[in-house]
Amino acid sequence: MRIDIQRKSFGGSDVLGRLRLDIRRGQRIAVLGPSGVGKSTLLRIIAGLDRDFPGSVGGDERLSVVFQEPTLLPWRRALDNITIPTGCDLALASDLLKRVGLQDQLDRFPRQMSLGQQRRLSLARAFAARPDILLMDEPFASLDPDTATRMIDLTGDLLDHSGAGLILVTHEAREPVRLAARPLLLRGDPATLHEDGQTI
Ligand SMILES: Nc1ncnc2c1ncn2[C@@H]1O[C@H](COP(=O)(O)OP(=O)(O)OP(=O)(O)O)[C@@H](O)[C@H]1O
Repeated sequence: MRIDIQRKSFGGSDVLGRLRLDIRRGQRIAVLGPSGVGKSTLLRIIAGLDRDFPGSVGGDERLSVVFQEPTLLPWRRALDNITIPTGCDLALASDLLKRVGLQDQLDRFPRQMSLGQQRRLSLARAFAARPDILLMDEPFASLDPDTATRMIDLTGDLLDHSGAGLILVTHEAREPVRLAARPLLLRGDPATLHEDGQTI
């Protein structure tokens, strides 16, 4: 997909400047930057959730988004949380639940699961949509360090297995290293993308 943003402003002030980025299935990118620089704004634009900007986001890749807070259906059990929103078949849903270690939790409601389990369920659901590119907004924040590391490695395994690409938004430099993602720095006011100290 091709992302070409001329700028993005809120109330007349520019948060993002000119940003151009190409990403294909199988490629992994991490957007790093301090709080408030515009990382979530950029990801929402890439996800098609914000179209109020001059420029374009195009391509026929299938996208799937994982937010920091699990956005699960509270009145549906774990298995249904995978099959209903994505329309995937039971075989794929069961396989993914096994891969994320929730094979014993198929009948649980989200409120009966820990935060880490809910995050893994959200991850399984994201892959059940068979994305070409997975978009993740700080998905490992506010987990204890061991759980975060397990979740990062699980994400890497699922990306390897599915062949999906990744755009990860984070402020943790270790995450792109562990996920073998190309690190891009979002900085400046308005913010632009930088790689190895150069604007891209
Ligand atoms: N809907 C909105 N209306 C007005 N301003 C907004 C809106 N959404 C974001 N902003 C502003 O745009 C800037 C970038 O916000 P954004 O959430 O994209 O930053 P971020 O890099 O993701 O931060 P964090 O790491 O803290 O999540 C901030 O100054 C924020 O206040």
